[in-house]
Amino acid sequence: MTTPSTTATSTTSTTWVDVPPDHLFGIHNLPYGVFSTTSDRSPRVGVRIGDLVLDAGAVAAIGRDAGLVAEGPDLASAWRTRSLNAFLALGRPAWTLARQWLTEILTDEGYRDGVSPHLHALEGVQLHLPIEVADYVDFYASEDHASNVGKIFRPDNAALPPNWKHLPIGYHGRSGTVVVSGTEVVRPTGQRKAPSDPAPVFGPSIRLDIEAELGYVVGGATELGSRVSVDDAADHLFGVVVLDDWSARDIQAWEYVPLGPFLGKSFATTISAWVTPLDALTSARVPLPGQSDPRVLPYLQGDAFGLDVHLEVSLNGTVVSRPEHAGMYWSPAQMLAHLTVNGASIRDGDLFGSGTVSGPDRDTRGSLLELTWNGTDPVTLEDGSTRGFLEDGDTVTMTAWAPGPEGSRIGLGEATGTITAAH
Ligand SMILES: O=C(O)/C=C/C(=O)CC(=O)CC(=O)O
Ligand SMILES: [Ca+2]
Ligand SMILES: [Mg+2]
Repeated sequence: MTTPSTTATSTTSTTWVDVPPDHLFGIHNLPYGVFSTTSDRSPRVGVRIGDLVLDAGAVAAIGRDAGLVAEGPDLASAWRTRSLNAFLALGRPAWTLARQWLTEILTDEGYRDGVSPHLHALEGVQLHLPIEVADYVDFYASEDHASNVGKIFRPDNAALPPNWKHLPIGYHGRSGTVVVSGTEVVRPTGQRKAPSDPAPVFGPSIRLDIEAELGYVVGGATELGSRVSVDDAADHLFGVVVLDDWSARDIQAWEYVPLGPFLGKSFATTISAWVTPLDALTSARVPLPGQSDPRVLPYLQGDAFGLDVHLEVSLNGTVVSRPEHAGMYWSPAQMLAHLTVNGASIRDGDLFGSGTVSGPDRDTRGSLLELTWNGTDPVTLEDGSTRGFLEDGDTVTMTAWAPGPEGSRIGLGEATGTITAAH
């Protein structure tokens, strides 16, 4: 960064970085993560462009010395830390300013010489968990998923519980076991009791499953007693990750009445290393599929946008499902409004999951529980083998993309994990 900019932010969408125009991590994306290199092992905030990672804090520090961001928040300090939490704490105005600044330095040729030394090849860096997860909640926002699970787990009841269309149902998960993509998942051990078992059995789960979801990363902490409205939710929704809510169906089915999922879910939740800012997803905003019958209560009404995100789930390299997030009944803004309607405060680094993304067709179901109908109708993989649930050594990879400006595609990274044998 040799010369500080004195002109308004350029609006050109062409970057001087060598990135093919159809790349999923082009100039319209610019997701944040945390990385380290062999020459500097301290984890710090990085911004992905193409197959490169920008050391954001290092460049911001130069920009500050050059007067480029002197009037703004101290991005350099926030980014030279081992998680995105300090940046999340700065709030929406700082997030917007940071994105404008990153866009400027990556599109204006004048910054090339100053910025280039701080671009690292993706293949040479180590990616870390991008946020220190504060509270973690998982919702249940897909009508198809909720109906399918209802039919499988509670065949004698209505598929949807009576409250389902009145409030976004959720449960509190375990923030300390949220792991970054690539982390091995140890098969959980616990109690199970099938209806035919005379007594509970103890041992490794025999119904280990996945759930394809989006995760929403929250910042701009609030005070105890305050609420976030649907219309203000975007001020606190920083960005989106791909999320796999690993689920042990046998442990879950025996433990969950009456307080909900517990050890069947808490052993691991995988998120992508890249957090795509909500600001990168403006072209993906879509109306919700419909909430007219019944109409939701006023506190859940407002600018409750949906997101047109396309997910893909593969098992050992075979694509087994392509769930569509645009079909979700409840929106992230409504989930945040509901989370805080009782006065519960939010913290920087809070994470909430959308719930399993499932559609009406078999190949759009986001869990093996639904895809195989509780193991009774297995999926066939390209090597000819079949799966009802996961075996040790299986690798599940979830990816996602959304439409971006100018016909571009915004990649949301991947959440991948391999199952290892129970300890
Ligand atoms: O209906 C149930 O008892 C349980 C449902 C789930 O396991 C799903 C859950 O984690 C929420 C979701 O992903 O939609
Ligand atoms: Ca889930
Ligand atoms: Mg989980």
